[in-house]
Amino acid sequence: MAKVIIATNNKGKVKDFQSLFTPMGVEVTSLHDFPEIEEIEETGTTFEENAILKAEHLAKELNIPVIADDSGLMVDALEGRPGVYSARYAGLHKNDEDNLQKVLKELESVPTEKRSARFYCALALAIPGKETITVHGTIEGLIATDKQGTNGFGYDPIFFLPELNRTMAQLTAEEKGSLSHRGNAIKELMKVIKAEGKDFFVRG
Ligand SMILES: O=c1[nH]c(=O)c2ncn([C@@H]3O[C@H](COP(=O)(O)OP(=O)(O)OP(=O)(O)O)[C@@H](O)[C@H]3O)c2[nH]1
Ligand SMILES: [Mg+2]
Repeated sequence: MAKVIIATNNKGKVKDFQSLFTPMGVEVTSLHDFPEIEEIEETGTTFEENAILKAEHLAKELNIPVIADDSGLMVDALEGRPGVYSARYAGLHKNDEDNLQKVLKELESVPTEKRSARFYCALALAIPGKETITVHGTIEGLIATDKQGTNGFGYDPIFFLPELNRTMAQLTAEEKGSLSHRGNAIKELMKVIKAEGKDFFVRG
């Protein structure tokens, strides 16, 4: 069976990738399957830099093609925060709930029309001996005033999609995959690797 290796420890991302790759008959492997690999510090100041760091680190260790995802929420009223710090917005040892509560609190007095935000996902594909490819995908939305829905992860329960009248956490995995920043970035990566005659699947 073909496999794709994603350099992530985030179970929510793994689920998102599975919903995109499983229908193609491709198995998703993540850092959870390589407990011996040391985590790399995300020292970049952009999503792209961090995605490259994570992908190249694991590709070098395993000597096979690896994809990494660096992503986050950018809120206009917060000048783009939490941005690259989305995973640790409320502090290093805080969790998804603390992070989204911090955003809700900071937007407490901000009216609906000023609650615009987007998710950004940078993907890096590192292939040993080749130049690393980066692509990105986004999705626009509004930050809700409270949580709704239980699917997805992270800030999904407060990321409202006006056209669907639902938050991202109220979408099925397939719906999220078809329109999310991560889904859009994967589509872009597929286009680029096709055009460049490259591949990220590991077979056998
Ligand atoms: O509601 C959300 N729906 C999403 O679809 C989504 N994608 C990213 N995020 C947020 O951005 C951080 C990424 O930070 P990040 O790229 O460093 O990942 P991470 O540290 O969680 O795992 P890893 O891949 O680095 O191992 C995550 O933790 C989340 O807070 C999302 N929130
Ligand atoms: Mg991270």
